Amino acid sequence: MRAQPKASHFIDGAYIEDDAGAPITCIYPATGETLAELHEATPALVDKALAAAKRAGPEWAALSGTERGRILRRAADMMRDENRALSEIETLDTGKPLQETLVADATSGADALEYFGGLAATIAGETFRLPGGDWAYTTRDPLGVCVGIGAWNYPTQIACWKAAPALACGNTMVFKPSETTPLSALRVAEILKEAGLPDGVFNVLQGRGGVGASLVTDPRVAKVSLTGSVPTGQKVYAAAAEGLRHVTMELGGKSPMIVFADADLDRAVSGAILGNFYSSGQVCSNGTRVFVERTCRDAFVDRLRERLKGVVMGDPLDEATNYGPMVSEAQMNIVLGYIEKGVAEGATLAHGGRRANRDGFFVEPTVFTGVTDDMTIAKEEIFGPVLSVLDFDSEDEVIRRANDTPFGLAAGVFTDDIRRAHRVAAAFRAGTCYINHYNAAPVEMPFGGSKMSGVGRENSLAAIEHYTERKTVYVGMGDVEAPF
Ligand SMILES: NC(=O)c1ccc[n+]([C@@H]2O[C@H](COP(=O)([O-])OP(=O)(O)OC[C@H]3O[C@@H](n4cnc5c(N)ncnc54)[C@H](O)[C@@H]3O)[C@@H](O)[C@H]2O)c1
Ligand SMILES: C[N+](C)(C)CCCC=O
Repeated sequence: MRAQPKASHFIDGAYIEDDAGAPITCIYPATGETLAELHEATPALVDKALAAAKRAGPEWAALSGTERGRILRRAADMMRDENRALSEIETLDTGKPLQETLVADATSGADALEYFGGLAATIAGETFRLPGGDWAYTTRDPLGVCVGIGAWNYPTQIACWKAAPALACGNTMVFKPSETTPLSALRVAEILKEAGLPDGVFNVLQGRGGVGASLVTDPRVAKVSLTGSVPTGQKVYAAAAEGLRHVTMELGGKSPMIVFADADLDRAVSGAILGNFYSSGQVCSNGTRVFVERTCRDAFVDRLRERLKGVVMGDPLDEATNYGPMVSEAQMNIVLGYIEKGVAEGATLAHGGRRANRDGFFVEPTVFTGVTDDMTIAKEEIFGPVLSVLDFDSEDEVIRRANDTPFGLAAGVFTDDIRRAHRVAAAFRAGTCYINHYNAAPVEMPFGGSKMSGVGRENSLAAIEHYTERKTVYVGMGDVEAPF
């Protein structure tokens, strides 16, 4: 199986290679086969990409929002037309089942391009009447060259969630995908060019953390948007602060999902499946601490185990498969290490718990019961298919325990009591909360984290705040009175 792109990087409207860069081998996680051989960007290519983005900026920003938006919306249509091919690349790159990538990756990227393409023409300032006939107005100006850095779980979505608002606002971007999943961002760049994007406005560079770090501190860069882990976020935020660069940080989580006994249990089980086993658990916002009211815990676990009989583990390119491998051998070993710790610390393995007996990096969907707040599996982000069931007895108790984490990405509550639902949502300290649902992320709503899970928001009108800055102009209409 091969998925070799034309070259490793896409700079100034063209593919480009530099064999001097350290090799990056792209592996199909379902079999361990090599899909493609790429190279990290050399310092010369980093400079070339930033120079292209800097040069292209003024002309791109000078277009009207309508003109910029038209290109983004055309790219959205092209992505939808090409959804199957894009989904196949995503499946090869990540191992996620085609059944998922057909509906959640390029389509989500297209939604962002369409939404921000539509919004581009509406980005405007305000006017203020002031005493004596004076007045003031604001403009919303682009920031300049933005750097996007991606994680490996949603490569196409991440590229588009960053590029679409940045470009709609008149910025340019250098995007560095994760070194684990380098393929799809290149096709996104090509599509944008085919849709009419001027050369240099969106560039893709491959590389590991070192390439990312060299982008973050370059004086030409005005903003950095990272999707990644908390430790990387801390480093990138600190490096960006040195130049007082704007940041968006979409980081990790250890989110709670609370199931009250009055909830529709089948719906709650569906939520727990979506919030733990979709993308084989490799989702930032997953509700991995499932707090279940003690009186319905056994019924919940029984139904969950019954539903897990519906897992179809297999070739991710087969549309019947609904459960794929971990993205890499390294990630599989991290997840297996956490499962071992869960057992060693006294949690009860209620389902799964092993590497699957097949090629590739598959880990069985795993459910622990009897998990307590102090166990490692209840405290640390695992980023794999490991669901922990924790018992609780009262609303006050569970809210306190749900919030007792340094993370604050997402949180969910399942209950049929409408007042309780909103009371609990109000009490959550998390950026994205769900009532009787989990992990939906339509482009219309802000998505992002509180506390250690992030800074800023992606999607929605909120993203415009993060890719523009206001300029205020005071207009004097009368005499200027001075003290002497
Ligand atoms: N909040 C969100 O929206 C969201 C979405 C997806 C993933 N994530 C998080 O991402 C993590 C998994 O992804 P990962 O393993 O790729 O994360 P990671 O932090 O290892 O890497 C993320 C990206 O940062 C780059 N990088 C690493 N060190 C860097 C440095 N010093 N300077 C600049 N760039 C650097 C990497 O090359 C990669 O492209 C999880 O913690 C997950 O929760 C968050
Ligand atoms: C759209 N999801 C499924 C919430 C994923 C957002 C990105 C997190 O990993």
